[in-house]
Amino acid sequence: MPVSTKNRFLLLYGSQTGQAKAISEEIAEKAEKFNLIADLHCLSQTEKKFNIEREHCVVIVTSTTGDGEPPDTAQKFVRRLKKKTLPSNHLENLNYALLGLGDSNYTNFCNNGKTIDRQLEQLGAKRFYESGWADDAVGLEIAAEPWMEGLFPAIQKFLSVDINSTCYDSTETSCRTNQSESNENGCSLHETTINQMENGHDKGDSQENRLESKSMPGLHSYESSPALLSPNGITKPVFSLDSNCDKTSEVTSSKLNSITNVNNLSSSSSHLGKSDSNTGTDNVDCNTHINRTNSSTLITKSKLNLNQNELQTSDKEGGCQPSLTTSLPPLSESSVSVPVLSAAYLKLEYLNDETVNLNEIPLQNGCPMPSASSEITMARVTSSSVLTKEEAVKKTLCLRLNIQKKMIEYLPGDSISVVVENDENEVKALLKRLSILKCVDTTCSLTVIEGTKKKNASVPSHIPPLCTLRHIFTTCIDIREPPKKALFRALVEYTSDQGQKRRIQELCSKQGAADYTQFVRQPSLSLMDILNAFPSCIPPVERLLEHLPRLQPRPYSVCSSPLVNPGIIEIVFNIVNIPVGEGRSYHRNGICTGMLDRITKNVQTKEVAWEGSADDLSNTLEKLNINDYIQVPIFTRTNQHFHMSDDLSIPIIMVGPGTGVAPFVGFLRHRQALKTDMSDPELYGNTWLFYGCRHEKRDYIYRKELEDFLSTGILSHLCVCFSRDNQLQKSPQYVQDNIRNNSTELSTLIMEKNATVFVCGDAKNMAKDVNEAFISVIQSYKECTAEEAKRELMKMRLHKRYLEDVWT
Ligand SMILES: Cc1cc2nc3c(=O)[nH]c(=O)nc-3n(C[C@H](O)[C@H](O)[C@H](O)COP(=O)(O)O)c2cc1C
Repeated sequence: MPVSTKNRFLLLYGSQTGQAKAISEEIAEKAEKFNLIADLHCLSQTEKKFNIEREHCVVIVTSTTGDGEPPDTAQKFVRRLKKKTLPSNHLENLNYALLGLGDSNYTNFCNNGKTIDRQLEQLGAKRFYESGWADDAVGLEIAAEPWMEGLFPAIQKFLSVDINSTCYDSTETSCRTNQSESNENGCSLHETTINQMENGHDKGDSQENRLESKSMPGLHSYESSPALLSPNGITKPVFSLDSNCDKTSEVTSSKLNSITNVNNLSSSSSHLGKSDSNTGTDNVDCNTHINRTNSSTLITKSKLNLNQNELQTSDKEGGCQPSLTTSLPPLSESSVSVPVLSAAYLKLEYLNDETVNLNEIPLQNGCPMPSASSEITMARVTSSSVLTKEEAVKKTLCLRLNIQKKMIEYLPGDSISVVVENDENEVKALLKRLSILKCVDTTCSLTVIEGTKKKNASVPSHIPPLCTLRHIFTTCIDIREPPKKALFRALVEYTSDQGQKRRIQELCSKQGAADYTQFVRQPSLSLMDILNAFPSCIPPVERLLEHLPRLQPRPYSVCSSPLVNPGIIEIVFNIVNIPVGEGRSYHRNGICTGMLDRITKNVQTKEVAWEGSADDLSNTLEKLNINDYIQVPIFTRTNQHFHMSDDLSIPIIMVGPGTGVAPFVGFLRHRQALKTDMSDPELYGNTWLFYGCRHEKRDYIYRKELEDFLSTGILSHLCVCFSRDNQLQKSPQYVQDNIRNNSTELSTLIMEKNATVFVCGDAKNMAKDVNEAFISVIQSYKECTAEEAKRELMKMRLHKRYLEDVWT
């Protein structure tokens, strides 16, 4: 049945690293099955491809980046909505639904989505479906899936699409039903159950649709219909969309609570953070204890196909796997509803006679890098120094990169992004596991399958259409990111063992949501871990390329000053170490920190060779001229806000434990170079630094330099604490303790001298605790309630006097 334009809605996304875009594409694809047409655009296309003033029904999916800011692509759209001259009925004809993506580890959770939501409302637009807030800290899907499930009936209702004539694409699903029928059965329209297929209802051979039913009768029931109508006419999603786990879906709440209490590992997909964290793998705090379930395992050894020489595994830790591969009794005895298999769309061909010069292919096929404000530059490593002692829990590395004659400009406090590559051994092991090791260096071409059912299908723009599989797997795609449910769904098709197949089905099913979170997302399992756990699963490589996300660059705070070391950028980071265990079947380091450690291994100066001052670095490897070939692709980033004022009389309070001290080393070097008269408080305001590490003798980085700053007056106060040295003593353990201990002086600086507070480091615990500490500092000064103090701090944030540069 042709779909009339009455069924059209505008679908907009604002995305920095691709997740909001992927969710929008999923909405667009699913919309067809509901007899709806999504007109999909990026928010950057405002006034070019769409004009919101002329629209009647709009769905917006948008993330938040930076410190509560819109993605680069959404900036113009947000600016337009915020124009002060717009009348309050400007968008009175507009009706909308909005899904905000964010990460609750950030203070301004989903701030951009919330801003757009508020602005639309203030301009007279009306919600036809309640806004949803998806939290990357616990898994976007926990809120995004139920929100999406309710979205389509809400649009149908709003557009008065005849739901009784809802028509599925006949060739794709051969499925014709009507809303009332499906609601009686309590089933989602776009899912079907495994039991039904196993009973022989649909054993169709089409790879794309094997699990889809020819007809819908007999579907196993869900607990509720997809969306409910609220008294005010706004359709409400079935599940609470609050980011708080205890308010999330009733169905999964008990498991979720235990998961989130158990550890704070996750944030997997999203978070770039300052060290690799986009994979999520670098976020794994290896010291965190994870509860294991007691259920027995179906497959106890999941390291089956790893070549021990290629990847380091540990019998001790890896021998006992958690129950990723075990069907939990209630699930295996009941039916589970798996999502529709997305249409295959990539075709891979090996061109044995053709050669391709990989050196000529631009990085990631020349596809623009997210958050880039400059071209990619190859920066030469001039030194690589280990700042920590051997016994330190984490190894900290300081890299100096030569950017002379390059188009790179920066200010202290800025971050640069590093373009990363996957570990060649990990790539090799994966390609071997996929049984394609022999052809990894053969030229191959990727094209779109003719007649694919995938809407707007194209070869991902970050993958060169003509190259080699090794090139793609090493430089273009993320092989660490925990596979998404859609990929699990695809893997079902290529798993021969029935028990394993069933478990994979469970993991992508609605009923298996908590298991997915616990066994895949929390321990940050990679595709390789999954394939090791399910040995009978052998997917074709082109199906994987349809699902694996783009390899994202990683941002790092610069700790140099262009005034002190023109032409040099210095960054400092911990090498993230991720042990075997909890389903992780091989040892790994963070993708980027591991890469930087690996490529500089042979030239790293011993810890004793460098005590911390910039001058000590005269022993650079540049002199030895042995590392000309070590180059790191970097670029500068947009949205930089973590800057000191030019007015040095404004006091600054810097809080940066661990490698969070990086930007402050840059600040202090910069201030020193400005050669201001520090004895005159009219010219040079107080400078406080709150620093902390585990052990004074093992990981106090930049110690000498910081103490020098203190003795010369560049730094007026240096407050240091050691969290593991002081456990038995009463001295302050964390930066927030020191902040509270200096409450009187700090509050005077903040309330009377207009001081700016800078916080850099871990968002999950530190930034929140520091925020609380400053609230109590303000409260004690003003003798007010905590609520009032909070508002005061909010005001400081608004006026850019409380700035955060944090990562999860
Ligand atoms: C550098 C960076 C900064 C972020 N800042 C925020 C923030 O201030 N508030 C928030 O709720 N989420 C924040 N996030 C989380 C993202 O919004 C979240 O991971 C989202 O899923 C990303 O979607 P996208 O890939 O479409 O951009 C940040 C993520 C990154 C990488």
